[in-house]
Amino acid sequence: MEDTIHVSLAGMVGGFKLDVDFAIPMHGISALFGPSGCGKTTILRSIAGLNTVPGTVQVGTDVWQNSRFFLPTHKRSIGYVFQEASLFPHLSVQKNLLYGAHRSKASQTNIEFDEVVDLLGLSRLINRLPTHLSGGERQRVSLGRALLRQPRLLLMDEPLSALDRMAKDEILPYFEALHARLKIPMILVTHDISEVERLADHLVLLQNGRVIASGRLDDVLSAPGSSLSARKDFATVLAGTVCLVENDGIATLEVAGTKIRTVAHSLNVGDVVRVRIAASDVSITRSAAPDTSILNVLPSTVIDVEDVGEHERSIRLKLGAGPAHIRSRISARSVTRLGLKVADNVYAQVKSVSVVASR
Ligand SMILES: Nc1ncnc2c1ncn2[C@@H]1O[C@H](COP(=O)(O)OP(=O)(O)OP(=O)(O)O)[C@@H](O)[C@H]1O
Repeated sequence: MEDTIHVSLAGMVGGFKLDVDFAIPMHGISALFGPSGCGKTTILRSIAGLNTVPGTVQVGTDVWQNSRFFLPTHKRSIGYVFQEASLFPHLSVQKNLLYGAHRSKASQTNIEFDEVVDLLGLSRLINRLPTHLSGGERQRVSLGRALLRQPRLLLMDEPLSALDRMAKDEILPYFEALHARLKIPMILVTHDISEVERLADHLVLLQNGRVIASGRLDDVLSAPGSSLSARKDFATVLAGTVCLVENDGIATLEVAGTKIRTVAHSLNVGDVVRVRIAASDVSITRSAAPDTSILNVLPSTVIDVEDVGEHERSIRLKLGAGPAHIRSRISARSVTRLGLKVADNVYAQVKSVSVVASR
């Protein structure tokens, strides 16, 4: 219990029925993901004590609510980042940041002002007013202000959804830096799967006010029948380490005992990376073609074959002897033609591997 945040809530919010029970780690980023209206914000607000849904909220050994007790919002040690940054327009970036810091009491996480400014790249903006900041910059200040309250838990409700693609791409590395450097657990509400792939360690998958899966990101992504595998944009995300960068710009990554190659860009040996392999970029062969342009032809075993629509199949493959799984989305005709069945030894041809995060 000391290492987890336990949320078990059952009740009505207006006409909406929430019934969830999940535990997430006391470190890293946990994403609440699911379609619009599935209850993500309701859960976040309930963790904050802004909704009074009956049940338990326990952060490590601290009980925030149970059947006999309800800690009011102002006594829950949280930082809350909303979709739109709500900064004080008449205060500079520095004063906005310090406003949060002044209100914190005993420092449990001990996040320093200079560290926040550095991690979020705010030094050049420190004397500006919020009206002179871009949307992404305002959101970085909101994040900094939330962190300087020294919260036990950081709650983020679609913090990137008001930003355009370019602003998102600019801000994501800051989230990654926070994630790498700070110990504080963060819960991220999002309906953007690419944010989940890039940032989350733990994933809670929601539908109609219920949890349909909760666990480590790679476990939930590779689980059969999770509803994610049916998505056309489904991708597996795996952690790896760069073990070789060659002169022609190809990096070799060690991913759960399997060597995967990709174009290096700015990778260096020793970098810890997160790679994304889209199911639609993985094809299957019975024998390893010697004359292919594809860099990754990986010996694999068929674990299961799932129907994803009338004419398409999602094949779960175990890579080599290691524990990692990837998925291949191919036509039902190809499955028939190859006679694919569970436990077959095949080759996964991975056309494209993208590095989505590097730490
Ligand atoms: N105070 C309330 N009164 C009535 N209904 C509510 C209230 N709060 C939330 N709901 C309803 O509960 C359901 C879940 O809402 P919630 O905002 O938690 O979903 P969400 O998954 O965060 O959605 P989105 O991704 O669109 O933000 C919705 O149908 C919403 O209309």
